Amino acid sequence: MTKSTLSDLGWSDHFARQVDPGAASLTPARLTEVQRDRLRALGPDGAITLIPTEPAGAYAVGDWVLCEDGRALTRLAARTELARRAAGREARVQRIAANVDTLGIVTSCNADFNPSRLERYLAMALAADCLPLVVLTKADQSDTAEGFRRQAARLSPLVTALTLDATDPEEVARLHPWCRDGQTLALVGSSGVGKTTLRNALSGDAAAATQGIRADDAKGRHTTTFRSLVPTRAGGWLIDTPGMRELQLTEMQEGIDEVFEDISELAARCRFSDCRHAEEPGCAVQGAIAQGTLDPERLRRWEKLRREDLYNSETVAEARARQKGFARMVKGAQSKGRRKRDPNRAG
Ligand SMILES: Nc1nc2c(ncn2[C@@H]2O[C@H](COP(=O)(O)OP(=O)(O)OP(=O)(O)O)[C@@H](O)[C@H]2O)c(=O)[nH]1
Ligand SMILES: [Zn+2]
Repeated sequence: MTKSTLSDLGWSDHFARQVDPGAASLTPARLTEVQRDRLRALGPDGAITLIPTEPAGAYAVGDWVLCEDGRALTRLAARTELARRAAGREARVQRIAANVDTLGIVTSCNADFNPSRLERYLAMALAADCLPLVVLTKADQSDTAEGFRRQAARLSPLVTALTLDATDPEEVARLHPWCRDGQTLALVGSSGVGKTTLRNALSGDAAAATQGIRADDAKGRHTTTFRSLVPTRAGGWLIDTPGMRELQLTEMQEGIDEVFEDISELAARCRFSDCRHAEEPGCAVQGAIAQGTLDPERLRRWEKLRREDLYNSETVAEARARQKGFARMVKGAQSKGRRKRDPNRAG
């Protein structure tokens, strides 16, 4: 694959609107790989290497940039954005992937199936503005695949769930509608559920033609690159990065509220606005449990997810405040230093 139109690459009005007339001569390109000192991208003329003009952390695989003379001059605002709380004590939000249309949540028709984990991924998909798709693999090894599918579909009206045998390419082709015509799909899920098997079936020869290609780096050396944005047979894209595989919740209150819309609606009808849905009189949530219309396990999972999100969001907010304070301190020290060196200024 050498040439693609911009729309093959996923370009849309959302991005076109961000290009001001003065920048019309800049070439759009979509990032396939983000490294510390360089970016790999696909543009209308094929694979290119770009020099970043922002710190590497500002970019994510799937982003669109406008480039000129081998430099990524402008990064366009993403339509959807998957992020996570970065590892380490300094909690930071790290962008994992941008412009993912559908988040494929992969689990298997066996002990891996876990409603609580699915809800977590659903909240993540909705917070990122991605369409959630639950892919239940190993249907060929289960007598109750349809039961698992129904359980998954019941988690939220926004979910599409389907079962398949990931080792059968014909069955995997049922995922093509989510990764054709410039559409981008990303896969998340535990180890061993079949993500690599799906990736291989979805990408097939299309990927073999562009993966591990030799590209010239900035110094003219040949390097072999492995793309994180992989073309699919169906004419779309698959994002597969190591980061995708370790996603954690952060600041996704909105996504949680959407997945647990039933509980949010009940909570709005509790007598007390600060109801903790425990033993308060007039609690609509406990009322629904008593009537058998709400599964108490679901309430438990909602509470756990909210606590976890609150904890993650707080540490991220604290770290941001610390960073700001530190930046002010450094600035203060610098201007003091300047005043000392400048004899014409009172200090
Ligand atoms: N029978 C059957 N086997 C499957 C299916 N999906 C995956 N497998 C097998 O399960 C094993 C693990 O699949 P992988 O594709 O490596 O799983 P993964 O999610 O990529 O795992 P990690 O690379 O550890 O994240 C392989 O031996 C697959 O052949 C399925 O639908 N049916
Ligand atoms: Zn209540």
